[in-house]
Amino acid sequence: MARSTKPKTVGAKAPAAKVAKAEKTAKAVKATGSKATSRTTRSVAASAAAPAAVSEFPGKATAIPAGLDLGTLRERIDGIDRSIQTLIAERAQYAGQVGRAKGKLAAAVDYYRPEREAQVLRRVVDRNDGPLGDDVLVRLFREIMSACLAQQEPLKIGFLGPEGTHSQQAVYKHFGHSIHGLPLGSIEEVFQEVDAGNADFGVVPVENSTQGTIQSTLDMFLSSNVKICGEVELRIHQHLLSRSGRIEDIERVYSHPQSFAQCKAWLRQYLPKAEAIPVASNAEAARRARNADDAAAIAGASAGNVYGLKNVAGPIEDRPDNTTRFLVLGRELFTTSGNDRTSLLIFIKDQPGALHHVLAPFARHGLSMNRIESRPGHTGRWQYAFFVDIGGHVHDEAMRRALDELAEFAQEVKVLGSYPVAIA
Ligand SMILES: O=C(O)C(=O)C[C@]1(C(=O)O)C=C[C@@H](O)C=C1
Repeated sequence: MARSTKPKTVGAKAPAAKVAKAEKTAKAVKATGSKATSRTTRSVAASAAAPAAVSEFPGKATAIPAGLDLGTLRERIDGIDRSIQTLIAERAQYAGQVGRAKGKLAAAVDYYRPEREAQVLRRVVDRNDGPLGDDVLVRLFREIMSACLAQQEPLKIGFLGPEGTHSQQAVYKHFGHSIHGLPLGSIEEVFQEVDAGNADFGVVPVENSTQGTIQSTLDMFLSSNVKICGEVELRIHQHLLSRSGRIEDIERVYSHPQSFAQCKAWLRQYLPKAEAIPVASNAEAARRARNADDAAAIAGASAGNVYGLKNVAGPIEDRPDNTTRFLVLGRELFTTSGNDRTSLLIFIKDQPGALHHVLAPFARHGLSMNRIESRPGHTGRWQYAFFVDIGGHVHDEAMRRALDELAEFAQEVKVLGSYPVAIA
């Protein structure tokens, strides 16, 4: 089912977004009386004298003068780099103290706070006036937080391997690079390793904007106890990769069935005679393609780098907005971030009005439903499980009431997780 998403800016700020931000800033300035013209560099200098409260960093950069010569420009950049580095070091010290303030905890996983990270990143997006895009700034701040957290110990994150899969890209997008990645053989194994405590968290694909739901992921929730504690949206670009880089050599193409489906029209047009061989992951496809001249893989560009393949063509996905949503799996429910989604698994008997009874309590309490999907419940004949995503957190009053009312009609309601809505 389609999900409503806010249009995203990639790489640079869109003019419309800028206008909205400018209006917001103007309002904020009016409200606080603070000067929008304060310079970032000046604030930094002030912070060296006395440790600054957050409000002393208005986060507004002024336009730099035009026409400076190369030497002066580089001098300015060197000065800014020094300031950035000092502040990152200071931030890391504060984050270390936050870690100690949480008390003596057993492991890195206990220091991780997805709701706090989401709040930090939303503020980064709110403050952003360009010229860099929201996605770029979010990536940079993710990396800073990732490095700060890894001071305790890097998180262990399981994903569908081998190296180079889109799942690995989703791991980096959500947790940054200061983690210990665990490439695993299957989505089932990711669930198992998280459940057993061998991985702190896991990342699994759940739906693709072109191909729809990944049923095997949803079905795992029927029997697993893991909790959903985050979501990641990743734009998926597929490439045709081979050892020689020549399309005329290709007689066989390896890929994951989902990726074949995303590139169906392209394959029909450019490689109608090639044999399509489905494998467990795109990176596995790349691994196989590196052993033969007449074989190619459909995979992400990073798989090409990992396995030393040349780009034959790409991006080759049929739809330009091809996006996959991944779920972050953990073992506990985290507290609210202020903009959350709740995933529920509702078991219900196949009887007249069943669907209405599932939907009505949420509508009554003003909660929006982003997604509903029914699957055979595996609990008995003609019994169904509904996977439902609702806006809000289980700790919210409205959600609690809706769940109480739902309990009267449902055989069982399993809260799969309440987690921050994906950011940039
Ligand atoms: O605020 C915290 O609880 C922290 O541990 C600090 C911090 C950060 O670097 O901002 C680091 C890791 C957590 O996952 C969240 C935030």
